[in-house]
Formats: sequence, C-alpha cells, structure tokens
Amino acid sequence: MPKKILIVEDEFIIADTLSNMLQKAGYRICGIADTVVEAMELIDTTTPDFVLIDIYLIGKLTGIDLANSLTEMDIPFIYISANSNQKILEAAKKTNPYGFVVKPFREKDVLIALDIAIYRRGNNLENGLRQQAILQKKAAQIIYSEADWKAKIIAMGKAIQPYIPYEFMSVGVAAKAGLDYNDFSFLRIGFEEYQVIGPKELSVISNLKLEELSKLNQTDQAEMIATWYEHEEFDELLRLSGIKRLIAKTFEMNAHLVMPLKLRDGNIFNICFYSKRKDAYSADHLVLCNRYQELLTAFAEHLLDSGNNPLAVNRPKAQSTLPGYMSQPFNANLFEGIIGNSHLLLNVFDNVIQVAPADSSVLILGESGTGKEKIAERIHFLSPRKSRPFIKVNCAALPTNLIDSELFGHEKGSFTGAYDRKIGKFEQAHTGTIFLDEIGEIPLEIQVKLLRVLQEKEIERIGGRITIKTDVRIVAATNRNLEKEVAEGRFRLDLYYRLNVFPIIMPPLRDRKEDIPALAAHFLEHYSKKTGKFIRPLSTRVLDALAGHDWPGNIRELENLIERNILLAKDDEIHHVILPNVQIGPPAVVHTPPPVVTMLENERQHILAALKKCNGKIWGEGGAAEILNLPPTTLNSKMKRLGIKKEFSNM
Ligand SMILES: Nc1ncnc2c1ncn2[C@@H]1O[C@H](COP(=O)(O)OP(=O)(O)OP(=O)(O)O)[C@@H](O)[C@H]1O
Repeated sequence: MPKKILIVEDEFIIADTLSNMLQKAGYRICGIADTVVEAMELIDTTTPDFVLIDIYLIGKLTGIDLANSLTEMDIPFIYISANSNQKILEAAKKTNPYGFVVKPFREKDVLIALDIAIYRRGNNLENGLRQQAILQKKAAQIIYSEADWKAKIIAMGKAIQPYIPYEFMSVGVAAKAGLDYNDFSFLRIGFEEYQVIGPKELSVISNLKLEELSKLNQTDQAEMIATWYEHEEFDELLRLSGIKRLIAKTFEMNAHLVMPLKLRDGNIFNICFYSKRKDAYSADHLVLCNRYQELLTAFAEHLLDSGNNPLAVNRPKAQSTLPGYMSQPFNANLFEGIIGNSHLLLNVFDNVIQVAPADSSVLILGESGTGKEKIAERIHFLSPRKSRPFIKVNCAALPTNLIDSELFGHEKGSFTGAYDRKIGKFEQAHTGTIFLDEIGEIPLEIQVKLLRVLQEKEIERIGGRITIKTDVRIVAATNRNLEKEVAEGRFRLDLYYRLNVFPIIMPPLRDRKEDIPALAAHFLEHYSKKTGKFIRPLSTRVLDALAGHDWPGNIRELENLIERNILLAKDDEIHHVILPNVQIGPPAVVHTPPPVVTMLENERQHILAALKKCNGKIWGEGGAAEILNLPPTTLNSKMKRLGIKKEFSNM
C-alpha cells in the first residue's frame, strides 16, 4: 500500500513540485492544504500516513500549531521549511518531528527524509505496541498480587516510569470541599527505591498541620483531561494550587503532568507526576496518558476497592471482585555495578528499561568516560538476546585499512596478508548484539557498508561472492556531536538517522555531582580489595574537594584518581588528592575562583597539562593517554577537535 502524504504548503510551486516528486517515487498525495484549518479538514477526511509541513503559512496558525495537533492525533510529520531563525527552529524541534528538510531542497533530501521517517515510525509503533503489551502484563501481575496497596502503587509507578519520567508521584481522589487531604506520594530516591509520603509524613516534612494541608488541597484545580505544565504555565499553576506549590518547593520539582482518571462512580482519581527537569513532559506524554488511560483507571478502581486502603476514604467503598494470587517478585538489581542515583542517571536507566526489550538500534551519546559502554552492556543483558553473543568493537582503535575486514570478515587470499578466512564481528554477533563504540570515527566508505547492514540485514565478506544474512542488534556510542559531524560532511545523514532511532544521553559527571560520594566509595572499595590495602572511607574534606572539580574525564578520571591514590597512600587514609589546578588536603589553601571558561576550553587545558607532563608523549607507558586513562586514538581525535597540535610544546 503506498503511503498517503498530506502536503501543507502555501507556495503553490513548491507544493506542486513536492507532489510530483512524491508521486513519481510511489507515494499517494491525499491533499494539499495552504492553511492549518484546511489541513485539519483534510486530515479528518483523508487520514494521511505522513504530513509534510511548512512552518509559515497563510492565516494566523503556523505549522508548529499544526504539529502539536498532529502529535495529539499520533500522526507523524516532517517540516519542510526555509525558516532558519534559531528561535523558530527550537520551537519546531520541541514538537518532535520525524525529520526536517531545509528549503531549497533537492529531490533526494525529501525522499531520504521520508524514507527515514517511515523507518523510525515503524520502530516507534513497534515500541509503542510492545510498551502497551508489557505494561498490560505488569498491571495484571500487580493487580492480582497479594502485595499491599502501597507496594502495588510503587510497582505500578515503576512500570510507568520508563515511559513517563518523574521523581515524585502523588495519587488520590480529586479534592472535594470539606474533605481532608488524603493523597499519597512517592518520592524516587533510587532506581528501585521510593519513599512513601502520606498526609502525616507531608505534615511533618512541611511543618504544616493536617487541616492546613487540606486547605491548601482545596485550592487545587480540577483537571478533566491529562495536562502538562512547564515554564511559565508551571509557575502559574503553583500560584493557584497551594498543595502543588508546597510539593514543588519542598521537593524541588520543575514540571508537572496530571493524569485524571474517571472512576465508575463519577469521582476523579488523579495521578500527578512531577519532575526536576523543566522540559520533562511534552505532547508525547499526553499520547501515552491516552493510551494507558483505561489500564490505569482499572488499576485505580482496584486499589480503591481493595480493603483497608486509606486512599478510599474520600469515596464510598465497593466490594472487590478480583481474585488474588502471588505475583513474581519485582526486578532484582538490574543495574548492579552502575553506581549513582542522581535523577539524570535514573533517567538513563528508565531509557534502558524501555528500549532493551525491543530490537531497535540504540545510539548512546556522551563524553568520554561517562559509562557508555556499561550502559550498552545493560541494554544487551536486559534484552531477549541476553544469552546470545555481545560483541564489542572499538571503531577508533581499528586502523582504517582493517576496519572493513574486522567488521565484515574476509575470504582467504582476498588481499595480501589474508592467509585465512576471517569471520567478522558482525557474523560473530549473529543473533546477539554488536556494540560499535566510537562510531563517529568510522570512515565514510565503511559507513555506506554499515548502512547496508542496517537496511538489508546482510553482509559480504571481503573477497566473498555470497551475501550472508545476519540478525544483529546494533548499539552504537560516540562522544562526538554527530549532528555537527553530519553538517560537516564527515558522517552520513542517512546512517545517522538509522542509528538515532533511540538516543540515550549519558550525563557528564559535573552535572550529577551528587553521585560522586557513592562512586568514590565504590572505587575505593574495589581498588582496596584489588591491591589488598585497607583504606578508610574518604574524609568529608576530600569529598568536598572532589565535588569542586569539573571532571572533564568523567567517571574514568575519578576511578583513575582513586586507584592512583590508593597505590600512593602511605597509611590507611587518603590525605592528599591532587586534582588538576586544585590542591586538596593540608596545608589548607585559599582558593580564588578561577575565571569561568567553557567546558571545551577546560578540556583543552586539561589535555595540554597532561601533554606537558609527558613531554608531548601520547602513546605507551607514561604517555598522556595513560595519564588521562583514555585510549590513545580517542585522545588523538580529541586533540584534533580541540585544535591541539602534536608538537603542542612549541605552541
Ligand atoms: N555509574 C558507574 N558506576 C561505576 N563505574 C562506572 C560507572 N560509569 C562508568 N564507570 C566506570 O568508568 C569507566 C569508564 O566507563 P565506560 O568505559 O563505560 O565509559 P565510556 O563513556 O564508554 O568511555 P569512552 O567514550 O572513552 O569509551 C569504566 O571503568 C567503567 O567501569
């Protein structure tokens, strides 16, 4: 079936060109609209598969307004626009388009953008259906389990978390005049840990009497449909709703999503999500709320129907009709060995839980040493492929002339030096996962081959005559800004889009300094055991100093630092920790704050300092790569990017 495309474009010539080019390529054009109003009418009557939207259109409404409605209707769209104003682009990006084509465009650009969009859409739908099926199954397990009502809410909260992020969730029957505040809240304090905060606990935390909480609760607005609040709207909400203001201020929350569920007896049961991230919620979450509405309403009915539940105080009780049997216990520690519970890291865990069961490619983005490889391993070991091979390839460590044969293999005699047949990494990873680390370093000619593996799912050994079918899941990682690499012609746009189906962003350590004490303790224990030296826990002073550092080398730098200091320790304590530009430990020094420089400049200075220490030596023992605990190839590419010449000492 050819896909139906709606074109929303007010310049006739462009609309006509697009229409001809798409029909020639086998698409069906189900309409051309030059205003948002006309587009909405055509959407109603023709239900397009994809919509191409220009941003500025005749009439008051823009393409961005249309995009928001399309998201609510779950219809994918691509922008085709000449507008390169940064503000407009940012607003457009926020609507999560499936692609963006800049005018004037080449036929090829539009066709590739559509091809990629169709692929991504397929993957999204597959993920969406999978999500729903998983959640449905979990909900049934939770409902029929013998756990108490709080454990059930926590279990349900955990099941939703990968799809609707939150650090604080509160549930309860919507406020009615004269009734007491009776919501129960769940503050996320670890990957699998939640602190339960009932009315009494909130009263203690906030130092307000229960009656005062009830008064604040009366100011809450009744919501009839799922709604999200961010930025000024969030501020305005807090101005109006006393109870939400109290929660947001006490627990430092910056965005809110409310999901009202209509119960059989006409009461409304609210599930309120709060996040520390200002932009945590978007129209996509409303789509999810809509999708999960029925399931969660059934869950709420069940909760309120089961005996002894204080949540039901604010509504008349009914008899439970559900049978009970034991459910399986919930997840053991799925992220063992990955230390930290900052909300940024927990968010990454949620993404992993969400994507691991699917077969989609995953692209892990983040600076060097942030734990990308660890996350890649988790994706594999939490997937149905977990008992199949997990093959790692460090693309930066492979010499250009060998990458080809390393990845795809070669036949005997296919080139000088090919004495035997070699099975490439892709074949080795068959039915499992391949982890392509430092994918940004792959030369363009290999990128074409990689694209073919992704598209056709087959490979050819060098010098081979047959194509070999492979079933491999790709997880790739890079510390480069791939969008920039694409813009500068070093990375193929089509490959980027294929890989970028599900991006996971690893936060740098400087953005989650709250994880430093736990990480430091973990490495202290690990290397104490390894070296057989007993070392006391780090003192507060040393920990404070660690928190003051910017960690351009991220967790690897911290790990390295702890290891080195254990080796250097003369007794059972680490007294002195030398950090670049900062001296910690006695004698106390007065720090004048260094001038604020950009992170890139910081990284540059850090590398220069290491190079200086090693007299410019990069590779091998005592080289800068060793000091920074980076693969030399990564250091080399960083130096190139930061404009550091090898003969830096002459600079
Ligand atoms: N959350 C964590 N808890 C414990 N150890 C961690 C964590 N994250 C990373 N590490 C450790 O830090 C080091 C660097 O991690 P990893 O190799 O996964 O980073 P990376 O982002 O893949 O780096 P690169 O881009 O340089 O390949 C490893 O020794 C890893 O075990």
